[in-house]
Amino acid sequence: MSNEEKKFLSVNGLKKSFGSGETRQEVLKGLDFTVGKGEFCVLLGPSGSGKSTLLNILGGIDSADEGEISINGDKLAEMDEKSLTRYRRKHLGYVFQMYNLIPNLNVKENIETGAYLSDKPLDIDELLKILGLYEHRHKLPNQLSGGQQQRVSIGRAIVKNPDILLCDEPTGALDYKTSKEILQLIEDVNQKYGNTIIMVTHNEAIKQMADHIIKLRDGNIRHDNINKDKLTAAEIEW
Ligand SMILES: Nc1ncnc2c1ncn2[C@@H]1O[C@H](COP(=O)(O)OP(=O)(O)OP(=O)(O)O)[C@@H](O)[C@H]1O
Repeated sequence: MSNEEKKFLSVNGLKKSFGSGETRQEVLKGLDFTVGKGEFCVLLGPSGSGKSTLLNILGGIDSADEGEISINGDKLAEMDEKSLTRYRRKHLGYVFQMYNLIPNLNVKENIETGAYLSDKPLDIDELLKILGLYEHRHKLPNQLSGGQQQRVSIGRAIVKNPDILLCDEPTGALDYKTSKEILQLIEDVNQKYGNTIIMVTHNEAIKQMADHIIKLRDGNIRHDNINKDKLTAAEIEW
């Protein structure tokens, strides 16, 4: 990896507070880190440590009070609203704990809603096969299990082949076996398409399959480690 690729995502002095006066709470207290291109980065930390806030700022959904984020050399703060919207659409994919699928569109159509935003979408039939959804492609979301619905939401996020896939507790609502299948899918996607993945989780076991582990505590970075003994999704247990 070249030096630029190692700093594909670069965060410097990032601060964020909510509220004002006596109720003001400093949630991110000055974060500095970089994430390499194609890295699978896991973001851990206790409840309230600022993980989702950080993910929302990285995704351009919320803005920082201070500090700088650059992705592939482009500074987010220098973008006007229009270029930020274009940026989000072209370069970022989101997967949430809740799947947020459109109830009256079938599996294939839900995934297609993600493809319209891209000028280089992945082939949908091939993607449906990778997702294990090809034979379910005509079903509506309420005819699917939770794991299958999460597969659709991952499909919708990656069909535009985003540079960065942001995942907020993607297995939070799933049982053990289904969680492992979803982690395996995210691992496959990362290897096949080379997207940089940033995943927020409470599950300490998931860090074993990451290239990079960042731990927050009280709005600061507590640990920032590269994992040299990476396991596969199939190997981890909790
Ligand atoms: N929009 C908001 N307005 C006010 N306070 C907020 C807002 N969003 C988050 N917070 C506060 O910021 C702190 C960090 O929240 P955040 O959701 O980032 O934590 P987290 O690490 O993701 O927690 P969890 O693991 O429980 O999801 C919390 O104390 C929360 O109450």
